[in-house]
Amino acid sequence: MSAPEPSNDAKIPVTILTGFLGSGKTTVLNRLLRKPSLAGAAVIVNEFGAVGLDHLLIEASEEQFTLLDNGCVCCTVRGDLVATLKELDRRSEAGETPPLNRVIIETTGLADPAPILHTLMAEAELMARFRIGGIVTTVDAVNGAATLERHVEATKQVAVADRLLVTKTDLVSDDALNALLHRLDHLAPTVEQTVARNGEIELDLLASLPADAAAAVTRIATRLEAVAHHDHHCGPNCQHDHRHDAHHGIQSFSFVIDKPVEWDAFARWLDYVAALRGEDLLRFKGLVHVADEPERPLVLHGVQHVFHPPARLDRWPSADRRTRLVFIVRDIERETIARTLVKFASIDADSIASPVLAAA
Ligand SMILES: Nc1nc2c(ncn2[C@@H]2O[C@H](COP(=O)(O)OP(=O)(O)OP(=O)(O)O)[C@@H](O)[C@H]2O)c(=O)[nH]1
Repeated sequence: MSAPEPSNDAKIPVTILTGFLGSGKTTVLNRLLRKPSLAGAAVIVNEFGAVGLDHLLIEASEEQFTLLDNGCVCCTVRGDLVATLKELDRRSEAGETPPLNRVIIETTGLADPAPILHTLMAEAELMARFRIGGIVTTVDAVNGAATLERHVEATKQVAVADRLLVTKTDLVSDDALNALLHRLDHLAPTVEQTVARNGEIELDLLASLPADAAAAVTRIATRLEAVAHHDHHCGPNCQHDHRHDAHHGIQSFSFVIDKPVEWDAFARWLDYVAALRGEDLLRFKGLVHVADEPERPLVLHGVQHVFHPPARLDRWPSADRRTRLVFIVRDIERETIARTLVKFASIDADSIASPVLAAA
């Protein structure tokens, strides 16, 4: 006779942290990881592109952290996600790591949460050990409304959420915020909304998520049906090995710059890039070796038209001290950006390397 399944309470909750590109997922995750109750949590982060930066900016221990960087978790690396969860459970059961009390999966900003949920729920072996412990979706108050208009992924991420976290409210007027909250009410009328300021959330977000796995499965399945109804490309059971670029012309590319950069020229280049077709420049991230401060790299974030103030790190997050720039764009050529780096940032073309072009 097979062993009885553990009760829901005994299963390990898997929380999915999703939200469109640059909407503040990593910022929220870093704040959550400082909570003592999450000391036993494992974090799985999915990023794509030949040169990712998120894994360097997440404040989790090596033991806590798994990076899936070989594609998007909603399509090409779904198998890797299942294997990772099984391995995390095995290591915890074998006493090789501290007991696992939660898993948080940070998706890419373009991920469709429906196939991720489907993958998890379809794996009986996984569901005997884990339960879906809620879906948290970040919505950026600055770009959220326009993003919901243009990107079906963003709408889906909102539709399946158990909790909407509205971020960057410090950057918008009350009227703009209220208009966005109204829009979200319309899209996801039963979903609670919480405001996060620089990732800081007042309530114990994870504990307040639904805990009843059986109810969660029914609830999510109903919502997925509703979402699939609007989605002409793929339903919740989609098994296509689809690439985001095939659907939306979205691509990711990166630059690695060998020599330290001169800040004045680099800032001029940033101004130029910030003004360049913002709505097609979906995401820009940079880790920059500035000649004046070689020990303390700058972190840069651009999200559509918004370029956030640069943040200086106290030290390099890894031994690699080269400048790395990551772009996620729609219909902007890598060569166009490469030329502007030479022209405005005065960077010698020979010191710009070209990691393999990646599909977003
Ligand atoms: N002013 C302000 N900035 C914020 C807030 N939340 C996040 N940011 C900034 O927004 C930028 C993007 O935040 P991330 O947390 O990296 O966003 P993300 O969703 O993880 O980005 P991707 O993984 O690329 O999709 C960073 O510069 C953050 O500092 C907020 O509440 N207020």
